[in-house]
Amino acid sequence: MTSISEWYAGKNVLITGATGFMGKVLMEKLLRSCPDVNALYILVRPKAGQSMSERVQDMMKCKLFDRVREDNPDFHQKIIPISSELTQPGLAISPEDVQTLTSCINIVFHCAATIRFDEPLKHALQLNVIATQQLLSLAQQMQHLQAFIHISTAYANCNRRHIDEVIYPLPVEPKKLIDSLEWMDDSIIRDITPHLIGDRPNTYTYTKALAECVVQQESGKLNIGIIRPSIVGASWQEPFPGWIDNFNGPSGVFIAAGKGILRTMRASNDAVADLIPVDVVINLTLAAGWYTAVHRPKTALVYNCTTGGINPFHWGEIEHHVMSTFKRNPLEQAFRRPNANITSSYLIYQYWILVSHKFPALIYDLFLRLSGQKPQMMRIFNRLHKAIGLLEYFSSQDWEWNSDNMNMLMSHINKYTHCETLLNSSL
Ligand SMILES: CCCCCCCCCCCCCCCCCCCC(=O)SCCNC(=O)CCNC(=O)[C@H](O)C(C)(C)COP(=O)(O)OP(=O)(O)OC[C@H]1O[C@@H](n2cnc3c(N)ncnc32)[C@H](O)[C@@H]1OP(=O)(O)O
Ligand SMILES: NC(=O)C1=CN([C@@H]2O[C@H](COP(=O)(O)OP(=O)(O)OC[C@H]3O[C@@H](n4cnc5c(N)ncnc54)[C@H](OP(=O)(O)O)[C@@H]3O)[C@@H](O)[C@H]2O)C=CC1
Repeated sequence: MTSISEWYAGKNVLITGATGFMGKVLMEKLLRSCPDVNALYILVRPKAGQSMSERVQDMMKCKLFDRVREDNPDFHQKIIPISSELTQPGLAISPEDVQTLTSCINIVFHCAATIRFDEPLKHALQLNVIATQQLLSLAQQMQHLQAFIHISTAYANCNRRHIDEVIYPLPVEPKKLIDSLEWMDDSIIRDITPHLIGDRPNTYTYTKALAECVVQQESGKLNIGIIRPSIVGASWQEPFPGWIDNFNGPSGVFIAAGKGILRTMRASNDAVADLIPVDVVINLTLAAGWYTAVHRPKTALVYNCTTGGINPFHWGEIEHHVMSTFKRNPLEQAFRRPNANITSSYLIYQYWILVSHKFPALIYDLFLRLSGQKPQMMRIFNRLHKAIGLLEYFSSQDWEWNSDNMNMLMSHINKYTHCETLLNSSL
């Protein structure tokens, strides 16, 4: 049997969300560990005044690609950007590009999504569900497609305590929902959103669950794999430790605590903090692509890509490590000396918000006003409170994920393949 790296040799890979956090790490790993991959086709949109090509050129300068650049200074030749806006009909891909993709792609990795917790339902549905549906219908036309890997989230079914590696049905049929929301006024959609998302905390987890159902329903004869990572953090080892490019989830909280701004947050000391490094997730994703193409499972296999069942870590321990790290390595230009605590009590939380956040912010803003500057601290705290309010659902409770498929994949790889290079960090 060939190694994973050998399997990717000569393959044409299509990646959505390549400019995002996970997409970039996926590209880097493919280019570095599977140097004989034929080409990476990436769907990219113009953004913030930059054309598609300018964005891709900028991205390739990123430090993340240093090791790839050292090995192959011409690595950019393997990256083929395709202009696409995923919220548009037909994903706004030109007929010529559709022709190219349908004739050459061997494997699809669908990473693109809106991961914002405050996204209006219509937009989250458009990107996370309808774009997935459209990508699947494009995939159905691909003549040499061997696998379609969809990136979901371990929290798609966070309304359950125990989560198996199965696709759970939803009370509302995704297609009916898509049809109904199409003609509804934005204000009506806003009003019915809480009823639709039910016991999920936000439109993100709800639309990711809908997307899984769509993947199942529209998969036809495709070989499908669904990856459900938990909270994806900075790289553990590859291409170097500690790479991250965003303030999502806990990383923003850590920085705000290190700057001495955040002093309190609602979280349970004993709840499992299911963090997983991005390089581990990407290694599993690439292995799942290989497994799906080679073993062609009859139904879509779901991989709960989580750590709590293998190596549990708790928010209380994180608080301890984060605070001691910042005391040893203080950040520059901190607002105050870092000193943050988590609490599960609503009253204690409100007390510290008042005493440690709002009161110092008022004093500081008063000082700014008196010295002729624009007050800003209260505004910063209001945004911070909104952000931590959206995160506390996830830091205050526990989930138990069954990871049999992930373990099966790992043991299978250990047994039959020589994949030290590709999977050295995840196994
Ligand atoms: C007490 C100390 C110890 C701590 C221990 C305890 C920690 C507990 C942490 C618990 C975290 C639990 C998290 C669980 C999440 C699980 C979910 C499942 C995982 C997934 O499937 S996907 C990833 C999850 N998605 C997210 O995390 C996105 C959440 N974010 C949002 O929805 C929005 O960002 C938010 C919060 C609504 C804010 O929106 P907005 O106000 O519009 O701000 P922007 O995001 O647009 O950012 C504006 C601007 O500010 C920069 N920024 C953001 N944060 C920081 C920061 N901390 N420091 C500095 N700058 C920051 C951001 O980059 C933007 O800059 P631009 O230049 O791009 O404009
Ligand atoms: N980060 C995490 O902790 C976790 C993430 N996931 C899942 O992993 C996947 C990747 O997440 P992550 O990399 O963190 O997310 P990012 O927000 O970093 O990246 C999102 C990507 O989607 C693209 N995208 C968004 N909107 C559009 C659009 N309208 N048209 C074209 N492309 C678009 C973005 O492109 P652009 O640069 O143009 O905006 C970007 O490349 C998602 O499916 C997410 O649900 C799952 C669990 C945890």
